[in-house]
Amino acid sequence: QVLGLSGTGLRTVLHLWFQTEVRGGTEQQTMRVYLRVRPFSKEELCDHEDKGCVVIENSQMVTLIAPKGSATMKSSERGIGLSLHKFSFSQIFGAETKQVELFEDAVKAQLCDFLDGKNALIFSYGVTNAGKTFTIQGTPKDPGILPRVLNATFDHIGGHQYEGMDLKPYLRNDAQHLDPDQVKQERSAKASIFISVKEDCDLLRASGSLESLPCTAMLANSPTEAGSVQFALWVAFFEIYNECVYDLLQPSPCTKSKKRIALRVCDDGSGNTYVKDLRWINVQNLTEACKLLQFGNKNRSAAATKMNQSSSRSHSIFTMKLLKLNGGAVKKISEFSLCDLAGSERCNKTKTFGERLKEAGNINNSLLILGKCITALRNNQTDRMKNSYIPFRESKLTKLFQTVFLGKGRASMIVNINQCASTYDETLHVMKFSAVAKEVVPAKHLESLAPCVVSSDGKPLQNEMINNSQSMENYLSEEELLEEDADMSLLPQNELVNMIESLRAKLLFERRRNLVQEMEIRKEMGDAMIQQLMESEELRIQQIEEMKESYQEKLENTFELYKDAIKEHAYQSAMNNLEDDYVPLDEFMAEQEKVEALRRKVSELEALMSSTRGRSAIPSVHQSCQTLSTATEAAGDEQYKRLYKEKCAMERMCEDKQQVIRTRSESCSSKNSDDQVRAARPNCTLQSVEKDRELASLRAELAKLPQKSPVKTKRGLLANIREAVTSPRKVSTGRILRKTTRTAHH
Ligand SMILES: Nc1ncnc2c1ncn2[C@@H]1O[C@H](COP(=O)(O)OP(=O)(O)OP(=O)(O)O)[C@@H](O)[C@H]1O
Repeated sequence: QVLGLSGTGLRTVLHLWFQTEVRGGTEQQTMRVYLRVRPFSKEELCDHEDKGCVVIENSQMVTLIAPKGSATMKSSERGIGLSLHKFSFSQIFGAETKQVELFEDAVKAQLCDFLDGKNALIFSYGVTNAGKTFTIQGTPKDPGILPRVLNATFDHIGGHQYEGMDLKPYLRNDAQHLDPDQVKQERSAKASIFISVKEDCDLLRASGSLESLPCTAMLANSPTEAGSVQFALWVAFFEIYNECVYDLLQPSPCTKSKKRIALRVCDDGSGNTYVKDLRWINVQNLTEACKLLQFGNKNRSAAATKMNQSSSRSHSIFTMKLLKLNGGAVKKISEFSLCDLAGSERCNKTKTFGERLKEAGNINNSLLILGKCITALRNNQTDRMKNSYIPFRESKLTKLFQTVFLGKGRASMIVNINQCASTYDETLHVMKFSAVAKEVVPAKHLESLAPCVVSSDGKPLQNEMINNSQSMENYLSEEELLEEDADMSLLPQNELVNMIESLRAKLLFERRRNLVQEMEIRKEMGDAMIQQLMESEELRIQQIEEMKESYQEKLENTFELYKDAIKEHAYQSAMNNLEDDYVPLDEFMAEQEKVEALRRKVSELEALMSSTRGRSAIPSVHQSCQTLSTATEAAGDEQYKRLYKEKCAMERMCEDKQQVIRTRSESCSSKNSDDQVRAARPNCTLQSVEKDRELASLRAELAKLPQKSPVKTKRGLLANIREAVTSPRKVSTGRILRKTTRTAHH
C-alpha cells in the first residue's frame, strides 16, 4: 500500500521478491518458467481417450502419467525409463486459469521492468494446439497477454504520450531523429497499413474489451509524478519462417510469383543484434497497436498440418520499444518482446513431407538450438570451471535474443501443454526441455548504456546524451565490418569512404601479393612438372629399350623356333620320302639272292652253249646269219629286208648275251667247264635253242624285277629310325610355336 500497488501487483512483487530473496538470500533466482495447461476442447472430451495424464499436484508441481499405448509407457514396460514424471515450475496455471490471472502472475513483473527502462522477453513454448497463441494473443472475448501488455503500457503512459513521430528506434538500443520528410513517410506507411485492416476485426474488439477494464498502476514512479516525462511507443511485428526473417508489417506482395523480402539479422559490433530494415510503427493507443497486430497476423505464414489445420509454422515475434523522454531528449529505451514459437512437435509425429518437412526441420532446428543454448547456459552456471560455447548464432531466434539471455534483460517462458493422451510423448518432451530452462540462472542484469541518438542521416548527434565512447567513428572495427552480420550502413558517409579507400588499398596490396605468390607457385609447379615430365620421358625411353631388347630376344627365339620347325619339317618330309622309297632289308636280300641265282643260271647255260658250239662245228650266229642272208636274197627284197633286220637284231642280242655270259663265266674253272661241256655235248644242239628261249624269258623276268613294287612295311626300320631320331624339342617346339603365334597375334 505504501508503494501504491494493488493486491495483485503487490502479490507479483512479493512473488518476485520471494524468488530472489527468500531461502536465506543464498539461492539464486532461476529463469521463470510457467506452465499453462489447456482445458480439453469439446471434441477431445467426446473422444474417450485417457484424461488422467496430467495431474497438477500444487501450484509448482505437476505429475505426468504415461497413458497406455504411448511410446513412454511402452519403453517403461520394457524397463527403459519411467511411466511417471514429476516437474516443478515457477508457477502452474491449470485449465481453469483466466487470462487476466496469467497476466497478473506471470507477465506483470516483466511489464514493470519494461516500463522501468529494462528489456523483457516472454516466449510461449509447446506443441501445436497446446494454447500458445491463445496465451499470447487470446480471443476477442478473452484477450491474451500481448493486448494486456499494450493496454497496461498505454495506461501507464496516460497523458504523457510523445505525439511527434520524429524519434524512432534505431539499431537495437538507440534512437534516430527523423526529419519532417521522414516523419511524413512514417505517417503514410502507418496509414496504408490501417486502411487494409477492417474496423470490426477480432483484435480491435479485444482491445475494446480491454480498454473498458480498469488498469492498475504499474510503477511507483508513475509518469504523472515525473512531470515533463514523455513516452513514445513503437512496435514491430515479424516472423522467422524457415530461418528467414520476414516483416509482418510490410504489405505482402500482391502477386504470388513475387517473394517476400527476407531481412538480415545484423550485429552492431557490441553484441547487440537487430533486424535490419525492420519496419517500426509508432502507436498512440491500444486500438492502433491491435490494428498492427491484426495486419501482421494476416501476413503470418500458416500451414495446415495433420494435427491442427490452423497451425502456425513460424515463430512470430511482436516487439514493443518504449522511448522515455525527458525535456525532449531520449533518456531510456526499453524493449519487450513476446514470442509465439511454432509448434515443437517432431516431424515423424505430424507425418509431414515436402515443404512441410523443411518447415518442421527448421522449426525443430531453431528450437533445438534454443534448447542447446539454455542447456549450455545452465551447465556454465552449475560448473563455474566449465565455459561451454553457447550456440546463440546458430539460429536466427537465439541470435536475436542472446542479449537478453546474457544479462541485458529478463527472459521468461510460458510452457503450454494440452492434456491429451494422444500427444503425451510430445508433451513429455516439452516438459523435459522446460525442466532444463527452469534451472538456468539469468545472467547478472547489465544496465543498458544510455541510448545514442543519431540524426536523420545516421550521424551521431552531439548532445550530452551521446556517449563519446560509442561514437560512430569507432563503432565498428574493420574486421567487424567484414563479418557476415556487419551492417555497413552504420558508419557515417566520410567514414565509409575512408573505409572503402583503405579496404581498396588493402585489396590492391593483397591482389598484388596474391599475384606474386600465384606466379611463384605457377613457376614452382611448372618446374616440378617439367622435372616430372623429363623423368617420365627417361623412364619411358628406358622402358622402350628394355621392350626392344626383349622383343629382339623373342624375335630371335621365334626365328630359331621357325628354323627348327623348318628343319623338322624338312626332316619329316625326307623321312616320309625315305619311307616311300624304302625296301625292307630281308626282301632286298631275297631279291638279290634271286638275281644271283638267275645270273648263275645264265652263266651256266652260256657256258654250256659255248662248249656245245665249239665241238659240233655249229656255225656261229654271225655265220648262220650270213648264210641265211645269201639264201634269201632271191626271195625278194622286202622279205629279205625284214628278215635281215630280225637277223641283225638277233645277232646283236646274241652278242650281248654272249658278252654277259663271257664276263660272268670268267670265274668258272675251265676244267669243270670242259667236263661239263663234254658230257652235255650230245644234247647241246637241241638244248641250245631251248636255253636261248629260257634265257630270253629269264632276262625279261629279270628286267621286270625292279619295276615290281615291293611290299612296304610302314613299321620296321624306318619307324625305328624315326623314333630314334625324333627331335627332343619336338613337343616344346610345337608349344613355343603356338605361343609365339598367339603373342604375335596379340
Ligand atoms: N486456456 C485455454 N482456454 C480455452 N481455450 C484454449 C485455451 N488454450 C487454448 N485454447 C484453444 O485451443 C485451441 C488451440 O490453441 P492455440 O491455437 O493457441 O494453439 P497453439 O499452441 O498456438 O497452436 P499452433 O502452434 O498451431 O499455433 C484454440 O481454439 C484455442 O482457443
